[in-house]
Amino acid sequence: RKSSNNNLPYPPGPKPLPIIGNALDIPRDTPWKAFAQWRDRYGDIIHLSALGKHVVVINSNQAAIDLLDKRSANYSDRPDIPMANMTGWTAINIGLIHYGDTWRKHRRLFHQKFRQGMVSDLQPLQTQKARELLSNLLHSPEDFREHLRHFPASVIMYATYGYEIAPHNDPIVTLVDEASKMITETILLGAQVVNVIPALRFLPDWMPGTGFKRVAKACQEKVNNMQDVPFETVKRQLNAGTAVPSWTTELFEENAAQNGGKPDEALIKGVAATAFAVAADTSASSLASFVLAMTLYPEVQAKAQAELDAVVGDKRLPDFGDRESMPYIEALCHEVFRWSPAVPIGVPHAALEDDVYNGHFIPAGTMVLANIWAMTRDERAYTDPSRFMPERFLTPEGKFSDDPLPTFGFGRRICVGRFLAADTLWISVVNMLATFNFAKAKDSMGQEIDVNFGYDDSLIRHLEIDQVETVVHQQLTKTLF
Ligand code: HEM
Repeated sequence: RKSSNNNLPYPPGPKPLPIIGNALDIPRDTPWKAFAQWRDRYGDIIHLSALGKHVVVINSNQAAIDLLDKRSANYSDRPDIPMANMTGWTAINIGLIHYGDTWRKHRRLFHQKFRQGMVSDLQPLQTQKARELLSNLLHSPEDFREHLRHFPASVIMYATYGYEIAPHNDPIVTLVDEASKMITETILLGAQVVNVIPALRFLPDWMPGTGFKRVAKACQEKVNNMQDVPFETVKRQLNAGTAVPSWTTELFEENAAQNGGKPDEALIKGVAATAFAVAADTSASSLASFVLAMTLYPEVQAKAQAELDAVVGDKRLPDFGDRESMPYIEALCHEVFRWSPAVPIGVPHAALEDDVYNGHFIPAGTMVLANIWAMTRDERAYTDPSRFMPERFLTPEGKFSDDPLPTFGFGRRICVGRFLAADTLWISVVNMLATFNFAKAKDSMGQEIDVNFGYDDSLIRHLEIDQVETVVHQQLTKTLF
């Protein structure tokens, strides 16, 4: 358990076997829960190793702040993830690009578009799309899961490409969904054996156990299409003079001006495709968690609706201008992000240099996983953490207290879309609460049926919920649509 370089121990963790280390200990299913359980045994920082690779799991917010925020110059790299490299996703996705100039170039573009002062430009679009969400819920409440996915997808697709997605089975959304699903299911450490033993990628394709190569190839095709199809459409429209102004057209113009009339198409394509892939799924996950919370905690829903009734009344729908006056709903949205983080194990960081933390050695190159799920469920930080309780983010005077959450990650790699994500959740939540009740479905005898729900195991987790009823809460909806 001692490192060879300086005789300091690695952080505690399960005992490694010779050569393969902890390769067999790395959990495949819900790793965030398994790692959280290990906390009782090994503490807030856990060390694993596999074939010379080091992995550190951080299970507490304080340790994540100490390392990933305060020492972010050292912990802002990303590790090589063999499946992500093999699918071509690393080359274009800012979230996986190594720390350095290329990452800075991508990050600058995202920051310019989605920083706090800029996202308000997208609020009229979000408001319009939130109203469409209400209309969809009204017309086919039984399809609420699909509508909740459609809403953030429609915002980001229009903002990025000026593209109006079809109400059902949109071909581009289907393409991106398929690609994202494949990617997020394969890049977690334990998801494919090659992620733990990278040398396996050099085995010939005919050898048993190399099925991951077929998965990577299929995924690569989808990654390419997902970049090319919407981008080529905008390019054609630009040439024909029919393009709707969008982030892609802005990037084209700006980048062409900077590069003597020749825009860096690979950069623009990658940035635009990444925006859709990371923004739509994460926000849809939070929206589904909101519906689950309202169904399980009707008293919270009633309180939020009372606040809306007092501030907005029942003659109009809420908009961003009402936000400051509704601290309970602000706290409720914050609680959704805490109660059910969409990216429970974050995106892995990597150490650039050797480091020592609390007497433990963390070698250069270590993959560092921030167990966001464990942090949001940490009893030392939150009383009764599995309970959905917006009040935890209100001061005794009833003001919203904006306590930073681990949900959006840490340091220089913190989620660059967090302000957009917060606006997306807020505008849809207020509009839905103003017009609908979410409740447990009832059986033929009028008895409530228990909600059936479960999250999957992927990097961005998806919620499946059943036995939820979407009931019109105010006549308002009927007059509006
Ligand atoms: C509920 C919504 C969202 C959640 C929970 C979420 C969470 C996260 C997390 C945990 C990370 C990794 C941070 C780290 O490495 O420490 C991340 C990165 C990122 N997020 Fe989000 N995100 C959300 C929405 C969005 C949206 C709407 C965008 C739109 C632009 C976005 C863009 C990104 C990008 C580009 C990165 C990579 C940053 C980098 O590596 O420099 N996210 N997000």
